[in-house]
Amino acid sequence: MAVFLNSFLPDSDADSKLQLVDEGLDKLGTEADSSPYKLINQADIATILKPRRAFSHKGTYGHALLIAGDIKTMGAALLCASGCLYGGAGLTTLSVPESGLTALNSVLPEVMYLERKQLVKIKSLKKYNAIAIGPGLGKHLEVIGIIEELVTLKVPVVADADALNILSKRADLLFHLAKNSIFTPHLKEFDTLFGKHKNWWERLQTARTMAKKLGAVIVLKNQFTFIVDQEGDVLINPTGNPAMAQGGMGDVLTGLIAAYVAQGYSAKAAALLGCYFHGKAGDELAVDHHNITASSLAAQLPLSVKRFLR
Ligand SMILES: NC(=O)C1=CN([C@@H]2O[C@H](COP(=O)(O)OP(=O)(O)OC[C@H]3O[C@@H](n4cnc5c(N)ncnc54)[C@H](O)[C@@H]3O)[C@@H](O)[C@H]2O)[C@@H](O)CC1
Ligand SMILES: Nc1ncnc2c1ncn2[C@@H]1O[C@H](COP(=O)(O)OP(=O)(O)O)[C@@H](O)[C@H]1O
Repeated sequence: MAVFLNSFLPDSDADSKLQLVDEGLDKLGTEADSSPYKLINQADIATILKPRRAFSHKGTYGHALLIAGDIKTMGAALLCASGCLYGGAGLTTLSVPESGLTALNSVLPEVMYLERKQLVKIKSLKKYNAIAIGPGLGKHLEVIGIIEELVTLKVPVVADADALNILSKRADLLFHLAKNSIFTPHLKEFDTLFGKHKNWWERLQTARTMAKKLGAVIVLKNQFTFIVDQEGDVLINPTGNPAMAQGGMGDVLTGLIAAYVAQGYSAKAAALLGCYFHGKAGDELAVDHHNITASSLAAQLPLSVKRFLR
């Protein structure tokens, strides 16, 4: 049965009602007449996901650096780190203001700490396999300086929340960020970054144009999250549910996507795996929970991936 794009949008417009959505990613780029809109299925994820290998060790699964949190939003940083930790990165380092160190050591003892001031020492950043920046970060001068350094370094990043808000005011940085970066805006962050939109159809067209222009993956979050790849194809995530509509959920997703980048997946594969398992963990928890906290979702991730592999 034909599925049309409007089924995945919260609002209504004339164009999306006529736009077919293909099931599965296998036709991607192979047929000129295939739709740019694809619904991700279980088989797509099974093709991408690699099992953990015999004789592997923490070095096998990469080292992620997360730059997040401010004095009053340390929780966002901890949630982001839990997404990365439970997402299976070999090592996770969190850069928060020093006032967050006790909370970090108490709540997530597996996660390492990097003093914010150390961040500007450029060479120290080269050793990380993935860098995510944004949750609860604030927009003060120090963090703008960090984003400037990351742009100079040309390392791809996972950019969320305040990192996106900063980039929205600095086109010079936005257009010079390394290719294969991943942007994870919700509706409001997306419109702050790329301008106001009348409806979701228009928002998707902008996402397709900007993903191509920036050479980036744009993860436009919603009930059905749209993963827009560097070719402008729109991959629709089928997992997730309204029990997940609670603060901090996006912070966990940012850390989770960074975990997959650290493990060596491409930007597009990391976004696909991250969104799929984030939603799947939410779906499994929603069987017995009316609503789901972000920290409980993070803890569910390894169970959900294991169940999927079985
Ligand atoms: N414990 C913590 O420290 C937490 C910190 N957080 C961080 O705090 C910062 C600010 O978060 P705020 O919630 O104030 O600001 P946001 O910019 O995230 O959201 C502002 C408002 O935008 C609207 N909005 C968001 N998504 C939408 C959607 N899909 N459709 C329609 N409207 C939507 C909502 O009305 C929301 O209240 C972020 O950096 C975030 O990462 C939050 O993640 C919550 C937890
Ligand atoms: N109704 C819903 N159905 C499915 N997923 C949802 C729903 N509400 C929220 N989510 C998911 O939760 C996350 C919310 O992200 P975001 O708005 O950035 O939250 P925060 O800033 O509080 O961390 C996104 O991944 C989104 O897809």
